[in-house]
Amino acid sequence: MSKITVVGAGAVGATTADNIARKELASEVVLLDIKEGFAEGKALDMFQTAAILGWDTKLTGVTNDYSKTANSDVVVITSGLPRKPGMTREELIGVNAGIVKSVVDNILKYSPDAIFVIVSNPMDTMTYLALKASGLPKNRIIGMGGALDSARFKCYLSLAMNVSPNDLHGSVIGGHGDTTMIPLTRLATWNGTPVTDYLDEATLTKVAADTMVGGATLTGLLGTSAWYAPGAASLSVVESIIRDEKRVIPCSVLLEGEYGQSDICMGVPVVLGKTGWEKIIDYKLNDAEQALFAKSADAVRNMNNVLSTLNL
Ligand SMILES: NC(=O)C1=CN([C@@H]2O[C@H](COP(=O)(O)OP(=O)(O)OC[C@H]3O[C@@H](n4cnc5c(N)ncnc54)[C@H](O)[C@@H]3O)[C@@H](O)[C@H]2O)C=CC1
Ligand SMILES: O=C([O-])CC(=O)C(=O)O
Repeated sequence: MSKITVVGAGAVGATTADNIARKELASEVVLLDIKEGFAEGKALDMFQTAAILGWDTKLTGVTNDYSKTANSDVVVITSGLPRKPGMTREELIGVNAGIVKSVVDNILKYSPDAIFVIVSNPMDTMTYLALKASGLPKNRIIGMGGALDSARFKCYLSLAMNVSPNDLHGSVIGGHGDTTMIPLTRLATWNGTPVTDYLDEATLTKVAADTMVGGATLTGLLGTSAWYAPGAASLSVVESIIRDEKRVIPCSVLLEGEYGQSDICMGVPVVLGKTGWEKIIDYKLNDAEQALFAKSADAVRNMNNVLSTLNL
């Protein structure tokens, strides 16, 4: 059985760890936070649901003690500031880059073979930073954003069509930003039939627009960013890796010519299995979609360029 570490015991990290523990994905889950006693408290509270909900996963909370994370198979990084209403994810780079870099360095000391799932924002740039800082093979660095954005896309499609989200397929690729996401409405299907058969152009445009600002909408409602869907989306990525499910999930990974881009991490559909991301699927974008992808890449690259101005 496997060991999974979740760094950051805040809203997203705790929800992710809780989901992983309940599903008994690993024999051991470690939750780590820098705030004294916080991860210990969250882990104990969660473990007290075990006898009620019927799960049995060894769950440990630790304050910044990386020795307890040793030999993790998968590490999920959620540490860092969330945005407040009115902010963009990109504004978090100054604080979060330093946090993500130090966490990656610390994890590698004890888990040199781990696969990393990066959640902290701005996620595409934090994924790129984790890749560069770790020097790990590209397949072991995976940014989580597309799993969440695609779930939101299906949520808004299901509301517009009044159908079950479980009968919908749809992907959001590109950057994980309010203006950089690309919901692929042309390729979305309901039980194998195109959603474009059921929704008019104006409704599809609104579904796509709502999806793109899905995180901002929740931040406005909650006063901080979301956690239930982010925690579930993180679980889905970890589950496909740990169980070698080979699911196709849009994730932020290093592109080396795929989708016309290089030296950048961005959301594309990948096959996830026990070695990390195993393959990029080519959705054969049309010219308009390809142009959106190139524009999205420009914005992500601008953010990546900020990294060199920071004292990391
Ligand atoms: N990629 C995605 O789809 C999503 C990304 N996010 C991002 O995830 C991050 C976390 O969000 P929340 O959990 O809501 O925030 P939160 O504030 O509830 O939790 C963050 C936790 O990180 C901890 N932390 C800070 N520095 C640390 C360090 N050096 N080592 C270990 N722990 C440290 C804090 O003590 C805090 O408990 C944010 O950057 C947010 O923008 C949130 C939702 C979705
Ligand atoms: O909106 C945010 O800042 C958090 C996030 O990435 C999301 O929920 O999509």
